[in-house]
Amino acid sequence: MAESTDTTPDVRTDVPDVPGPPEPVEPAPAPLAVMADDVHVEYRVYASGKALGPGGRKVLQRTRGVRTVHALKGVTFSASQGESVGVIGSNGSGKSTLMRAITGLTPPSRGAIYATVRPNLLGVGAALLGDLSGDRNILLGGLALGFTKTEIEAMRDDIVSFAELEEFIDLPMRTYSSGMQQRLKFAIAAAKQHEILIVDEALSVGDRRFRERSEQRIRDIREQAGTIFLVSHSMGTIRDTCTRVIWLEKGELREDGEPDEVIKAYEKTKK
Ligand SMILES: Nc1ncnc2c1ncn2[C@@H]1O[C@H](COP(=O)(O)OP(=O)(O)OP(=O)(O)O)[C@@H](O)[C@H]1O
Repeated sequence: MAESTDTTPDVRTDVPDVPGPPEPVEPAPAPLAVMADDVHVEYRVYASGKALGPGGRKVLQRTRGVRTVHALKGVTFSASQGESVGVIGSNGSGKSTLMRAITGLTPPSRGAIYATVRPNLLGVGAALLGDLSGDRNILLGGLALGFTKTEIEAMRDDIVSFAELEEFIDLPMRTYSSGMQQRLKFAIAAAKQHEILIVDEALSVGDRRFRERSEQRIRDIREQAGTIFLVSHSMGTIRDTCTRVIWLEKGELREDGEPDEVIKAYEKTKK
């Protein structure tokens, strides 16, 4: 019998497909928390006295009547859950106005703000009363932020110890130093987890140790998927707490991006 000359190697056709390396999966983007769409804010104020003429003409002109200040000129951005957005810019650039617009305190004259929940503005100052004790102010500030009496009672001890005011909490608030008042305000506003929290310059007062604890508290809120906006002139605080920075100048959004890059560009203009 002749030997087979077939040299074709055995080919198995029943080998299961070997899976290749897994396709890289894009992480799902975090859900949006706040969206500002072409936001304009105009204040109408009564002017009297003298000011420089329009277009920067170096001539003082007598002004009288209603003048419009265009504080925000078409600001657009969005922020997601878990982001901590630093807001920087020169004096009068519109930072506080933007924060007030986000909370709904100052309605945009054009454009719109969308938020998943009502943002809380850390700055319960307006609700606190100097003649009342620290303790009564905790109740008042808590109610102003929308907490129930029972919720506030449960948070009370944490607030007092965070503010380190155990010895003074029964005294009228007007007897507190400005740092002590600010600590109490921060402690009230940051006592509970917020979904969207806005902190406007609250960390600029208080001593270094309190500032570090406040910054830690901000990071904790962010880690629990809250969104934070932090307005500050302290680039150190912004660098330490923010994942992104928005730079406003003369009511316009000048840059929006990585903290280091935006801060560098901002500081260049200050030299
Ligand atoms: N209630 C108001 N009525 C009229 N004009 C206002 C009012 N609040 C702010 N402005 C004007 O709007 C502009 C932006 O002010 P805003 O307070 O938002 O700036 P800012 O960036 O927070 O400043 P700062 O860093 O000094 O706190 C300024 O020209 C200011 O004069």
